[in-house]
Amino acid sequence: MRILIAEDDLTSRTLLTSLLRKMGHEVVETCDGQAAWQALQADDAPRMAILDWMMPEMDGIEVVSRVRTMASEAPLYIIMLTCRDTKMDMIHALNSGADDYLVKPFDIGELRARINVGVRIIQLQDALLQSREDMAYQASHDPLTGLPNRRAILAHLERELERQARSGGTLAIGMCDLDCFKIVNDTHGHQAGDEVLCGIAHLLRENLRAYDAVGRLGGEEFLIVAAMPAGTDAMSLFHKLCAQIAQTPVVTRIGALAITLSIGVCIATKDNTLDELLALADEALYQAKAQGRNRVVGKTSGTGVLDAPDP
Ligand SMILES: Nc1nc2c(ncn2[C@@H]2O[C@H](COP(=O)(O)OP(=O)(O)OP(=O)(O)O)[C@@H](O)[C@H]2O)c(=O)[nH]1
Repeated sequence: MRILIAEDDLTSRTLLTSLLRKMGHEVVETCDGQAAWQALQADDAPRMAILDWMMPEMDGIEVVSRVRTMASEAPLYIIMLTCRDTKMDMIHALNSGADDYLVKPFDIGELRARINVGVRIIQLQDALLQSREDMAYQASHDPLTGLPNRRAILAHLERELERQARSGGTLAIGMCDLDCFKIVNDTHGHQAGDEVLCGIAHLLRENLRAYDAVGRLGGEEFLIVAAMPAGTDAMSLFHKLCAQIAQTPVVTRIGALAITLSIGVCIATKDNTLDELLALADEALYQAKAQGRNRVVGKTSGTGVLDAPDP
């Protein structure tokens, strides 16, 4: 672990550095409070600091107080190591934000034990942060395909609608539904069906631009949210995508399967709500299925059909 030592006395600093290195830690040495404060603001700042109280430029209490005003996902563990030995001093340091307090001259065994306590607490914090990240990922991603799940893609759409209302541009959504997917499941089994869903998710992601979003709405239905400059021909994006999917067999354990999908497209106008957009895209998708599948139908508010159905 990277540990900062802020200590102006050379003898103490050398002793501490050697002790920490023997314990297997990487040491960042500073000899005044200002340098310590700077080191603690760096991107790769140490996770633990052993701070002297009385130092040139800035004292240890000031460093602690400043550190505690910084917003940080992974808070610094601070041990105050000082000659000031009254209970009032200790209370003041802890109240200022130090996690631990040790009086000089220190016992090496005790300092080692206290550093180990800090390491355990930091590891616990890291584990908690990791599990929070894992939970956030699970709450927003579909476990089968790894795409954003229904909640996440709809939240993205909501944000894009707000952005479009502020800054204009064209916002298109494409509701994609695999054609006759039940037959895949019934003929080749559910596992092959799952592989098809993963393969299609991959193809959709691969054939879209990095700034287009795609998520799994549920079952064999996916939603694409594409924001583009005003005047862009949004429909051509979906026509290309539909053709690309139809031309690219999906590899599964039982061999490569030709899969097609139908897409209902809706171009958002300024006043559309999210529910209206989804309803329009759903209507367009229904028409694409009714017209024979493997095609794109686009709709705007009212009766507008965006372009002629695919041949
Ligand atoms: N393997 C697999 N199948 C799923 C999953 N979710 C939904 N399905 C299947 O998707 C199929 C959807 O069937 P339908 O709604 O009849 O639609 P379809 O056969 O694609 O027909 P059209 O949409 O009319 O072209 C059903 O067999 C569901 O069981 C999944 O996570 N994995």
